[in-house]
Amino acid sequence: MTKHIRIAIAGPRGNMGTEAVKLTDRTEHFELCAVIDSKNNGSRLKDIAGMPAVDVPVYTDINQCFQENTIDVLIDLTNPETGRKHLEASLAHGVSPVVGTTGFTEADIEKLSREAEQKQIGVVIAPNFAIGAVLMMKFAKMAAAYMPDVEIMEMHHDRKLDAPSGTAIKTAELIKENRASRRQGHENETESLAGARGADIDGMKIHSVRLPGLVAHQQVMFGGAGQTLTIKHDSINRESFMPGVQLAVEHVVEHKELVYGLENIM
Ligand SMILES: NC(=O)C1=CN([C@@H]2O[C@H](COP(=O)(O)OP(=O)(O)OC[C@H]3O[C@@H](n4cnc5c(N)ncnc54)[C@H](OP(=O)(O)O)[C@@H]3O)[C@@H](O)[C@H]2O)C=CC1
Ligand SMILES: O=C(O)C1=N[C@H](C(=O)O)C[C@H](O)C1
Repeated sequence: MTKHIRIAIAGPRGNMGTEAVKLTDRTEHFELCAVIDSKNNGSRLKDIAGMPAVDVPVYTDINQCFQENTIDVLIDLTNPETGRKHLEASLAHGVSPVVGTTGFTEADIEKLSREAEQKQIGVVIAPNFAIGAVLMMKFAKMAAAYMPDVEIMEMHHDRKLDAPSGTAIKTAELIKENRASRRQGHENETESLAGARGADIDGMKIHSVRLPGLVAHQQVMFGGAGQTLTIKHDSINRESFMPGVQLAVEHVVEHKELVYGLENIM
């Protein structure tokens, strides 16, 4: 029998939060019990303009939400500062977080991993829930073993707060597992305009584009003698992330440690 899962969503009015509310509404074994919003405290979700007709309470205080409702999983789709507070509250209340919010540091993830292990609580942090994006990252890791010169170009809508994207950072981390650290480009190269060569992780370059009209896109481009290889993924809407969110929610209630990256549970 499929396990019934009681869920709270933080950031329900956002691009991702709105899709996550719809996901919980159409998924039989998911029950949305409450949402955590930056405003609208004390109202009902269905009464907020533009929200689906789902009748659950709205809280601005996550601790109050956890005190007044029995929640198995928190889906956090906010910003790093809020996400950090929400993760802390979740672990304190024994609620398993599924975190799509990006912008966490390596130190954040290591600390959370230790806490999750200590408290024996499942946590999933996934910089990208789109299955195609996870495959792009895996293929890039494979290619790096043979073509170590690589640059990452990530392109997002212009409302995005963090740069580079969580996906670009995760891609670089996966590539690092198959590529010896090396400086790329000409040894004497200079920038006449600061930032022209992009951000640097271990000698790899990351370039961030922000434009209206874009959703979430990434190209990982490898170069070798006389050839290039480009691995590309496009999310053309936020529905693309929802199968991954569902997978993470179903996983997190069955496990008692932190997982960073959907590739570890696919
Ligand atoms: N892992 C993945 O696959 C994906 C991850 N993301 C990440 O998810 C996050 C959200 O993205 P997106 O939906 O596009 O962003 P939005 O800006 O559209 O949504 C963020 C929402 O969080 C709300 N929020 C801010 N502070 C709080 C708070 N203290 N309590 C509750 N809610 C709060 C905002 O409310 P207000 O507007 O009032 O501030 C807003 O409604 C980002 O970090 C993004 O990078 C995005 C897409 C895919
Ligand atoms: O903010 C977004 O939109 C996205 N954020 C995530 C990231 O930072 O990688 C995932 C996806 O790229 C969309």
